[in-house]
Amino acid sequence: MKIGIVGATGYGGADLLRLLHQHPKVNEIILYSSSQEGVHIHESYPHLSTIYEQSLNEINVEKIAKQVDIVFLATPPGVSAELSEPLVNLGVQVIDLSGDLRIKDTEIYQSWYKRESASQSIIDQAVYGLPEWNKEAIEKAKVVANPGCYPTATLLGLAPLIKANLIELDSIIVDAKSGTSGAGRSPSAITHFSEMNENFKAYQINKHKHTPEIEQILQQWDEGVEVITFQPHLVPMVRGIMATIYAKAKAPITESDLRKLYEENYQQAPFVRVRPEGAFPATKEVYGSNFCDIGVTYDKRTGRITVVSVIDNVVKGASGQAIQNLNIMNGWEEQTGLAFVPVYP
Ligand SMILES: NC(=O)C1=CN([C@@H]2O[C@H](COP(=O)(O)OP(=O)(O)OC[C@H]3O[C@@H](n4cnc5c(N)ncnc54)[C@H](OP(=O)(O)O)[C@@H]3O)[C@@H](O)[C@H]2O)C=CC1
Ligand SMILES: CC(=O)N[C@@H](CCC(=O)OP(=O)(O)O)C(=O)O
Repeated sequence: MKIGIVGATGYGGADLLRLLHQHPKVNEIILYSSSQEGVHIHESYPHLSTIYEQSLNEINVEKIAKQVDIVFLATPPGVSAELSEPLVNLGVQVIDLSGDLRIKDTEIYQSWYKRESASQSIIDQAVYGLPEWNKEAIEKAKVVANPGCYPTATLLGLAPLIKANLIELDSIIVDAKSGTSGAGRSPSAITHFSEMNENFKAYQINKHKHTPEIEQILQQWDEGVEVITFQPHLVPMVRGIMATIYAKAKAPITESDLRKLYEENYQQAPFVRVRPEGAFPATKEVYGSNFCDIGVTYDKRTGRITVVSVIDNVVKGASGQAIQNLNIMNGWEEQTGLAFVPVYP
């Protein structure tokens, strides 16, 4: 299969290259850039030297459609809104890593992203690419909206509780922390070293664009969900997200029943690992991998359930999940090219 990557000079695109290198079904990768046409990828990313040294091509939809079977759009919001529909119309499969196609209601998209949305027709065609809960739809999809990094950790952590109707739906609080690679390669005032090192910062308080994405999926699972509190923080590390999720239980539950619930829900999910009773995951334990590790407990004193869910934001939060979707869309084994051990320490 021939793969195209638009935005290969970004972190998500570079990580796609890293993972696709060991993918047995991929025989050619063509890279596209809006700003560095003619530049060789290893000039921008020397760690790719001798492995990938091809030059970056201009972004031209007709040419892309002739050259590749499937395109990953690892680009900022707004780009997929323009490119995905013509690509799909020309018969190319699209996996979009941005938020452009995730939110079905265009008014909600516009109010949180502060920009025009993609067309309703391409949004309607886009399938939300959370494989653990949407595999059948992904199998038939021509265009996949790869979930956001925070929503991936949050939704995998919350799903078993929502689906089993165990929690008060107005009590959900998601306290999330991310490494700085989540903000992409371009430096910014909050991510440069002096601002971020030895610092811990809450940002986008009550305004983060992943709030409506999480709410939309929770509402699909239980229409009683209205709003949640979602709060992201930036921590001084490069990769990793931890979502610590709190919700009031409808009734007391034992630790072993809680754990059994998670184990049963994720029995068929090769990338979700549920920790033993009393154990909770740390971000380093999934570093560089496509795993989402989850620990869960019930506090008899407060009647609250706490879920700790960790992912590598660049892999399960972007590139790895995108390849998981590629595999499912093409009828390949879900773990193809992704069955490797996290980097530790
Ligand atoms: N980093 C992460 O952990 C995650 C990222 N995402 C999402 O994935 C997408 C990519 O993120 P990330 O790789 O981190 O971002 P980066 O900022 O690192 O890279 C984005 C790339 O997009 C390209 N680009 C910028 N403007 C345009 C344009 N107008 N047209 C076409 N291409 C453009 C640039 O490449 P060039 O100049 O060569 O065209 C750039 O290298 C974003 O939507 C992000 O929100 C999602 C989950 C996690
Ligand atoms: C640390 C950091 O800045 N993280 C990014 C997450 C980016 C992301 O996943 O955004 P998309 O929804 O566009 O894919 C943020 O909070 O915006």
